[in-house]
Amino acid sequence: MARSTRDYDESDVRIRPNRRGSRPRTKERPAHADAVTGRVLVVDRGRYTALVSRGGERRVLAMRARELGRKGIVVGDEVHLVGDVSGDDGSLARIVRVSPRMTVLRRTADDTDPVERILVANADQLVVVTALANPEPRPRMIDRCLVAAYDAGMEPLLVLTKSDLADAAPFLEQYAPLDVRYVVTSRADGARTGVEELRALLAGRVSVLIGHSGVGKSTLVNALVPDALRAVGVVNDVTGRGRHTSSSAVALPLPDDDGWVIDTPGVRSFGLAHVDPARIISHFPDLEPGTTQCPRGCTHDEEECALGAWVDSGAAGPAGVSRLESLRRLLRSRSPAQGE
Ligand SMILES: Nc1nc2c(ncn2[C@@H]2O[C@H](COP(=O)(O)OP(=O)(O)OP(=O)(O)O)[C@@H](O)[C@H]2O)c(=O)[nH]1
Ligand SMILES: [Zn+2]
Repeated sequence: MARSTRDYDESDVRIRPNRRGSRPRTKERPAHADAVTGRVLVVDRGRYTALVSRGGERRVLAMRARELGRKGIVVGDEVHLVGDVSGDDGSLARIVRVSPRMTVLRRTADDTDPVERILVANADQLVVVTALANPEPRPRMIDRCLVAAYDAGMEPLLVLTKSDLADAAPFLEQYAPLDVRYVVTSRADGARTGVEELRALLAGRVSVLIGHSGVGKSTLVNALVPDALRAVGVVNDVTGRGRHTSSSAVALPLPDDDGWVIDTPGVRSFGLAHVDPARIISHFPDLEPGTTQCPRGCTHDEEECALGAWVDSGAAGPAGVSRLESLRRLLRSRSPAQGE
């Protein structure tokens, strides 16, 4: 089914995801001449930690200024700060403005949850971390993350960990028709492979890392950002609240100013309640060509749908059947009939 710009606007009344580089127009507010800009690293119970570069790189703790109204502030936001922006112990700045966002990664708790939250702003890459074994890969979770990434205007990257335990080839075959970029990592006898390749793909970008518990995401983050633990620790020294235990995202600058990784502890997948079901098929580019024989207005989850026969003919390759199953599961979980 063709994408409709009208549907798009209606389903997305708050903030529209933008392709990289195209900033949304917003009404300019009066500028604070003395404001400095910073990047939000952590959001913790009404307090924000921003990395400020001007006048020496430092972490500045801030609260929101009243003039922001109800505007949310999330990890990855570029904010304008006034007041005490020294970053000294006990200092507290005020955030007076949030810059227009280039992208937003949204999350609903599940597919029926009407409350969507913006998880991260301004990221351009979604890194889906999956172990090849222990735990087993979960193709449906991966499909779901791919839909969320495309929908947010972010580029997906698959990271397949623990290739010392299982061969990556059979898994990769499933995703070959999608042409998604990937990196394979391993650890054997203390030696790691793939981390430098991954680092190259993260260079200069803002990448959100997502993955189930146990897939080796923390291991990767620690290899990429050697002082990751300390970085989060410093933030908490500032808030005086001890360990950072919340499940919110944390932005970590990569060494040498070469981009950012945003870790999302406790976030395993995305509810897709904000994604219009009619748009989901467009995120399955391997299946979309098979819809030309569908009746008009086909939901792709009905008897007349042409996709079943098309996939059975082998037109979508060996992964076609499981991909169609994945598509239909996503559609079903999103259909209004099941929505309540
Ligand atoms: N064999 C093997 N084990 C690995 C590899 N990477 C990580 N592990 C192990 O997998 C386990 C989970 O790794 P973590 O980095 O803690 O995984 P995580 O995804 O951060 O999981 P949580 O901390 O629960 O969120 C640990 O015992 C790691 O030592 C790998 O490449 N190969
Ligand atoms: Zn159809």
